[in-house]
Amino acid sequence: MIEVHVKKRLGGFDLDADFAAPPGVIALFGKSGSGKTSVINAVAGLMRPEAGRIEIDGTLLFDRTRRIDVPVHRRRIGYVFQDARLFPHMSVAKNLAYGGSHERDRVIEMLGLSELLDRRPAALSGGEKQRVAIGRALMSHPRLLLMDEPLSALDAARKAEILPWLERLRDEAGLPILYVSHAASEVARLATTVVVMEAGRVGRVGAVAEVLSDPAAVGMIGAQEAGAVVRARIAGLDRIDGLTELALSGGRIVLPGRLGGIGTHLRLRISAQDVILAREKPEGLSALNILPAEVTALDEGPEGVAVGLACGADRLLARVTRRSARALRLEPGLRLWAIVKASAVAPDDVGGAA
Ligand SMILES: Nc1ncnc2c1ncn2[C@@H]1O[C@H](COP(=O)(O)OP(=O)(O)OP(=O)(O)O)[C@@H](O)[C@H]1O
Repeated sequence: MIEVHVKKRLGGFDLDADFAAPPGVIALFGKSGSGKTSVINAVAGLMRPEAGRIEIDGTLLFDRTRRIDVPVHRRRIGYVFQDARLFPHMSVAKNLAYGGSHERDRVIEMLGLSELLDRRPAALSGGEKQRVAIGRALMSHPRLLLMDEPLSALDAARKAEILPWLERLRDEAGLPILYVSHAASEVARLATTVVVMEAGRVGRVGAVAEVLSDPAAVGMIGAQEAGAVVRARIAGLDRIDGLTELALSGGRIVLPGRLGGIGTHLRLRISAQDVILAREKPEGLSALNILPAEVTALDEGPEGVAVGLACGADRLLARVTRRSARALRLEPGLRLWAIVKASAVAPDDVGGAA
């Protein structure tokens, strides 16, 4: 368990963040300037809070009232920055050894680094550099990994390449990861817990599927970025048309592309903008993805109405204009049909299941 409470005045900005989260990837998510980096700097010991308490898996790193403030080098925290910050004159093997040698072979295997060991950083792609930086941090035997927008310097292709490695890290490394991001798709794919920061405070904290499907969180996340996360199992493959059929708890949907083998469990982000609502079951529609759903909650914001939906055991999120909300007479408890645009799910929105 990680417990963080940090209070500090930074110029005109008041940081007062308080959250607790179980192990896994804890995504610190929020708009630019909401205080994400300040929180992780406090956890790393790079910034001293005026008040608060930081505890990781039973170890107290900071407690103002008890005058505990473990120095940076004793905190055992691995830090991965936006840019990998490798030593350019050293081979990958030497860069890794600089971190330490904790579980060296396992880390090399887990991050697929064995082919890279003799290379210098200049001969690595951006994604490979980040894998080495993560490996170096892990070999220092940290109790927590801090990752501050580790993908933001990478282009889309490199991001897609490294995301499965990060999923593996989450599922196999067995240490908590505090992951700063302002990209909803990354958070949806990787996070176990989401902490939404808003103006220096924690606006919302909870399990990823719960927070990302909450209409009340749309204002903090941003209307364009909002979207729910569902779990799905590959139920069928149409090799001729290149389609994958996915079983969700509330029905089946078909997506373009080969997303894996039959039986594979996936985590899928469905953007709120890509869900259309209908009171009657649509007929003769080109979209194949029509799911029965029930309205659970509504949240009206300046850009329209966010609609929370229960679809089997999963939660979906839709965004409609105020006019549509009136025309559909949306209210909690209403049963309707959610149509998911089949072509809309981006490859980056499909990830491993944990
Ligand atoms: N040392 C400081 N002195 C004064 N103001 C500061 C200091 N550090 C941070 N701030 C201010 O605190 C606010 C939060 O900054 P922070 O970098 O934590 O946000 P962030 O959510 O990580 O933003 P971004 O996504 O842009 O990196 C900003 O308004 C910033 O200008």
